[in-house]
Amino acid sequence: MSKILAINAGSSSLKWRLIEMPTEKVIAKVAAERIGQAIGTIKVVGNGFKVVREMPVPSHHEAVQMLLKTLTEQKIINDFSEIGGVGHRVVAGGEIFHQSTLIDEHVLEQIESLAEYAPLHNPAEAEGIRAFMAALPGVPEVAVFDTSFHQTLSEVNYLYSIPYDYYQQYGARKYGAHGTSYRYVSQRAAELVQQPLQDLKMVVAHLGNGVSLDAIKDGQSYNTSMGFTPLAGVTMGTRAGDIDASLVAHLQEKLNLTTEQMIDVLNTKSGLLGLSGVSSDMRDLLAKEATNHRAKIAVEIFVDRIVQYIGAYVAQLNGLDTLVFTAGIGENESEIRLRICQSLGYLGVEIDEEINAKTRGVEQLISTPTSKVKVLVVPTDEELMIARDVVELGQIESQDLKVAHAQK
Ligand SMILES: Nc1ncnc2c1ncn2[C@@H]1O[C@H](COP(=O)(O)OP(=O)(O)O)[C@@H](O)[C@H]1O
Ligand SMILES: CC(=O)OP(=O)(O)O
Ligand SMILES: [Mg+2]
Repeated sequence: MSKILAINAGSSSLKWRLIEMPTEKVIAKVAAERIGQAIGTIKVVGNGFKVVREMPVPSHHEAVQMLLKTLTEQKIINDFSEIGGVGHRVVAGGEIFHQSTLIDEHVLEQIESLAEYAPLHNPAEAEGIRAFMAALPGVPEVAVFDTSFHQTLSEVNYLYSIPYDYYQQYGARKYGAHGTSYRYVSQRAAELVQQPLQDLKMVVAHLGNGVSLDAIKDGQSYNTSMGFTPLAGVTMGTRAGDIDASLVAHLQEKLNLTTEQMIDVLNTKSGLLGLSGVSSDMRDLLAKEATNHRAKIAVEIFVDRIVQYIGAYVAQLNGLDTLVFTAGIGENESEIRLRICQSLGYLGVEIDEEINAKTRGVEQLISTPTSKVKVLVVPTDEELMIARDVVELGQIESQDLKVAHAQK
């Protein structure tokens, strides 16, 4: 039996779980949410206790330090030696990493070198890895990449229509993100509808602070809405999603910004926040949309872009059997699910409004028995997938070591 720490640094949150393996029993879980906003939330849930505190969490760095303190302060563990392995979500693996990987200094440097492939994620994740390597020397650390699940995209779906050389020379292609979430959610959804995943035409809508959609065919990722970085695709909390590249150059000149500053505007000041001027958080926008026009239009655009992508993916999949909602908004905001599904009536999507309205953070079929498409809510569990990969790689490593010792 081993205790594995699984760490998931999202753009607005840091979530971790201490999981006993192989039983997969959750010993404790912590979420630091609304990182970088005026007031954040820290939730710690363990065996017999729950602590919720409202306080500013200025950055991921502070969140990691709080995490390390919480482990011993709350007596979740007596000391760090109890931890058998640590798994870290890393958003971008580029063309370097195709699967989960044991981390050493070289691997960590490669993760850092991919900062431009996920500017809101990789630098914070690399910093978290460094902090853990220092606090827990000798404990295996594993990187689990969001991009791994999208290795199955064909050239048709991952190439941009730019000179082909740029792909070969500079890795200019679509990599996608949220892959660990899609891996878990697609498997779980197939189990819930009791059909082999291989046979399903599925779209998963991962609606968090970062938002993306994935078309799943033959049990694999077929197409996905994020691109070279997690900036592409639909409207997100603070990210613009798809935009005409010429407008970016035009605005950069008008605003007299460097390229880096311009990309930062598109990553951190756009999306729901930029449109509404109110908040990046869907909870705040839904509370204000009745009285604030910009909040209302932001929510409408959010729903519209998702509906457009679902339509495109249904065309590419040549049909749709299963639609799944996951992540912060997908799991908790029934109103957004309802509005999206109401625009999909042409596909024969029908949801049970009463069941939908009651569903929050739990697995649930929300379509009616006569709906042509099964619509589900499946809370994502990136941390469980991370813990499983840590165990798998840990075993590979110990087997390798045994072989190495035997050969000596
Ligand atoms: N009850 C809720 N709890 C958490 N997030 C929620 C809730 N309702 C809506 N949300 C939305 O989900 C977003 C966070 O999603 P999440 O998947 O946790 O984020 P991240 O992208 O940081 O991993 C928030 O910005 C907010 O818009
Ligand atoms: C890739 C990405 O946007 O992740 P998250 O939604 O966790 O911020
Ligand atoms: Mg997330």
